[in-house]
Amino acid sequence: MNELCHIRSIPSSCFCSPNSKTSQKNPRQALVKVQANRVSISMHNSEMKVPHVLTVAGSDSGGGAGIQADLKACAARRVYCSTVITAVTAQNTVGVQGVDIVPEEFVAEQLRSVLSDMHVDVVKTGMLPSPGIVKVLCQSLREFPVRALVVDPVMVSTSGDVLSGPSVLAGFREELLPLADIVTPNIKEAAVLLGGVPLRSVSDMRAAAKLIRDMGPRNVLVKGGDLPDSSDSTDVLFDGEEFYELRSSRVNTRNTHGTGCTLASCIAAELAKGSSILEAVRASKRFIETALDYSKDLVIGNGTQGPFDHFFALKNISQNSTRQDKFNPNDLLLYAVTDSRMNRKWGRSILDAVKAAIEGGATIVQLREKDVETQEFLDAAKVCLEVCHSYGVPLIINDRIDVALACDADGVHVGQSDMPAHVARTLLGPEKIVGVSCKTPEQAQQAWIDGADYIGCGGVYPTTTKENNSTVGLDGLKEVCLASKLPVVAIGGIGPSNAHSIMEIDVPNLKGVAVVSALFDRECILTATRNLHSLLSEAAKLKK
Ligand SMILES: Nc1ncnc2c1ncn2[C@@H]1O[C@H](COP(=O)(O)OP(=O)(O)OP(=O)(O)O)[C@@H](O)[C@H]1O
Ligand SMILES: Cc1ncc(CO)c(N)n1
Ligand SMILES: [Mg+2]
Repeated sequence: MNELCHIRSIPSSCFCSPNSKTSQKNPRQALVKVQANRVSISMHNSEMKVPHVLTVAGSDSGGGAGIQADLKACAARRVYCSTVITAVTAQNTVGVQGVDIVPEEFVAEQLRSVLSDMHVDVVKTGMLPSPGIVKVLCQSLREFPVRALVVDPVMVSTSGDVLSGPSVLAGFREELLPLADIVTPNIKEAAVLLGGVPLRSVSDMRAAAKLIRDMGPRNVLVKGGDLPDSSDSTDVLFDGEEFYELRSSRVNTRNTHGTGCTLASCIAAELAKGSSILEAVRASKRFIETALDYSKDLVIGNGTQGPFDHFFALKNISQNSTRQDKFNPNDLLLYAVTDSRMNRKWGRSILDAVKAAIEGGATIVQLREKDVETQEFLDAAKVCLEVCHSYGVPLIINDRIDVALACDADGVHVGQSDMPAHVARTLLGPEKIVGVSCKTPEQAQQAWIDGADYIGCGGVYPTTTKENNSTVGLDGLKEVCLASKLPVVAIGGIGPSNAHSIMEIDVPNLKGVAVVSALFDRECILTATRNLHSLLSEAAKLKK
């Protein structure tokens, strides 16, 4: 793949004369045409070109392989995926119960719809169940050339059911494979392509790769997922000159249904983004290995071959089971914020301090460890998170988004000069809690725009925990609360002697107080927290 590959030959049927109906309806196409005449296709400043894979494959009703796997794989690799469906299968984790082949004319029509309208970078093929379908596909590829073609020569499902019979072999060998940039047979498919001799070892796979390359594809990847008695999972890539043995550990799981489709789609997606074949194959193999590992214990269906989870990268967002998933503003009632200097002064570990605060009734905890080494901070965060979750209390990390991500904390709290809240939101995803320190109504408004969940307003009173921190006082706090669309927690110099004056401020979104010294700079954190909690609970009751 070189840079010039981005300049694709555009089929003339895409473009119409300036007076034609299409160009009137869609001014963007006319613009593309003018630019295409000047050799390069560039988009308007505000337009984003999305890498695009078209998959030509069968539907798997069980959702694990075929079109469904292709869509998930491309989405997981952040590539757009359009679909031409060649067959509808009735399939589950037990096997294939039925196959309904789409008539070749209608496959041709789907191909025309997509390829005449959309800029497709890479075509990936899966189940091609009839010689007629192979033929119309090859015709379309000649009419609408794309940058790369990935052929997964799907023939037999892992359950042993035939997905496309020997009648397609001639079309594969004579027409399709010579157009392919890469073909990805598993060991059984490699054997079928070569006339039936079974593959039993990596050296058989190398020999097969060489023979299949003689059929015309530029690269051959023989997949070893089904190689018997193998402790690792080795695939062999042959580019005509070099053999590459790509190894990964074999994940011990039943959930390998759809690995072949996913691997081919991933390769297509990486090629669409501009990777070389070797880079694309390596990245895709890594993706499969990680996905299988994350999904090894999934239980979907009663059969012997289950599907796996393509979106393991979203795991942090979706599997926070011990805490109620949505942020509850009432958790801000007693917000305990740790301080490493105070813990050192009293000879306590972060964990002991957090435990005591939770037992005393803290409703949310923030680790604010300004002068602790990263590794120590992360280790502490992990154990604190366990304790917090066992009590159903959210744990927030001050400032350090990396630490929050690494330990899967419930959220982060950022100041005005830390990572901007909208960046924190993007990095952490939609479900995590993002809090922002604000002193002014403008900052409160910005926090809301940035997608924060709450704001911390202060310092309300002078404090020793933060140097050079100007105070906003009760009036400033009230002003910010009135301007804020988000719930507010007051912070700065707050303790049992003044907490009631804060809770008396008559604004519904002022939810509680955040406290450092009044909890952690005390001989007994448990007692200090308990006292403050009962005072705040009373005040909150009166507020209602
Ligand atoms: N248990 C496993 N652990 C790690 N990698 C695996 C495992 N099973 C398969 N793979 C990998 O997944 C990819 C697909 O391999 P496989 O040989 O299973 O394809 P396939 O038989 O076409 O897939 P399908 O099950 O979708 O028909 C290869 O990269 C292979 O090495
Ligand atoms: C539709 C379909 N395509 C491909 C495979 C191969 O895994 C399958 N089982 N089903
Ligand atoms: Mg397999």
